[in-house]
Amino acid sequence: YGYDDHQADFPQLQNDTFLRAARGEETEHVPVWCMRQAGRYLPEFRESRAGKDFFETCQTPAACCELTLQPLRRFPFDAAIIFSDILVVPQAMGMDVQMVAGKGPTFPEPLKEPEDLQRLRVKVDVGKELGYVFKAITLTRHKIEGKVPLIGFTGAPWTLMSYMIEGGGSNTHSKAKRWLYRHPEASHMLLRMLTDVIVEYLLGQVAAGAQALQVFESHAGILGPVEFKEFALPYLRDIARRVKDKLKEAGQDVPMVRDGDHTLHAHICTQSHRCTVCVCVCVFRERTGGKVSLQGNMDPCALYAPKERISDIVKKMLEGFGTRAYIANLGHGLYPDMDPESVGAFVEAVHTHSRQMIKQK
Ligand SMILES: Cc1c2[nH]c(c1CCC(=O)O)Cc1[nH]c(c(CCC(=O)O)c1C)Cc1[nH]c(c(CCC(=O)O)c1C)Cc1[nH]c(c(CCC(=O)O)c1C)C2
Repeated sequence: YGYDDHQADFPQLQNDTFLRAARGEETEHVPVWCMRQAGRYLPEFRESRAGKDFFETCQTPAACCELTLQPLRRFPFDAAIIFSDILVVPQAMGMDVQMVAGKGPTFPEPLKEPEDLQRLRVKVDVGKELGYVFKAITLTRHKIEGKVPLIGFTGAPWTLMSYMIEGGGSNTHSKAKRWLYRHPEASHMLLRMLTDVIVEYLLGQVAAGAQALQVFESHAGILGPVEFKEFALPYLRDIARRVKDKLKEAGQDVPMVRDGDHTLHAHICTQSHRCTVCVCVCVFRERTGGKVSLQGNMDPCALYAPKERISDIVKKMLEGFGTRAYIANLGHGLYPDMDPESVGAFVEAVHTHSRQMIKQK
């Protein structure tokens, strides 16, 4: 991808608690970050984004870098996630996606019938179509000055497929699910196309400087276990295997975080018997040796509670997950009406309680 030459001169990583927890190693405190930590709950975010088109912002590396760094200036998060969106992948495949204020992402011409697959690029030049994300990652990795690792991410095939067919957010996802029941072969074809692009995209992000990867399967929960096993899980596994194999060849060890809701968790639990901690929303990381690290999953609405109550809730969560091989996070993204001070209280509670628990071991 032509970004490898940057790797050598990235600043030295100072806080590797997130990476060590992801590998299942001991840490001094439980690392913590928040989904949507760059977001509208921060006045500086609203100011930077004001009057600018969402995807144009995504395509501007300096803006992505600034938005990624903003939450780190306020809170001692243990990881950063690059500012972007999962829907840049359907764009790279040739679809038009717009961010409509008050409505969310919108596809003016969603996929309706299998013939519509012909509208997608047959061979996606990932470096050309998504090079702006790689540039944003490289720039941010420099500007973060080694404070914390930088997470790259993608949407998972099923979640992206459902957006491409629904044309935006949906309550029933009936259009996308209609494809699964009515056009299973075309569905698998689309899922394979997405998988191929996603593998290249994730590898490109690592080459550009991403130190961990997260695959968002946000719509796992709308599939029943049988559909999940046919249309989601095989592609998640294929992505993990292909990305890991390639990285191994290059001698790189990059944690991959697999996300989904409690249903995904339940699916995986019954599948693999590798999950020893039973939690609701969590992120599941496959690793050799049959061990996993977990990430999650405080209810973001708990941040509406007073500070002392947040601290109690965090303490109970830490007691449930344990302090090893665990990354504290929320079960969903932060909402725009949340008080930044409560986010600070959450981060502090994770650090303080976990330090104490680890010392007492
Ligand atoms: C800040 C933001 C993002 N996307 C959207 C916004 C809000 C719009 C704005 O602030 O202008 C619209 C935006 N983008 C999307 C939605 C959901 C639409 C819907 O289904 O109704 C919205 C409102 C689609 C999307 N986008 C994402 C997911 C997966 C995670 C999840 O389940 O929430 C999904 C499903 C991932 C995402 N999206 C984003 C990030 C990076 C920032 C960070 O986390 O700090 C990430 C990781 C950035």
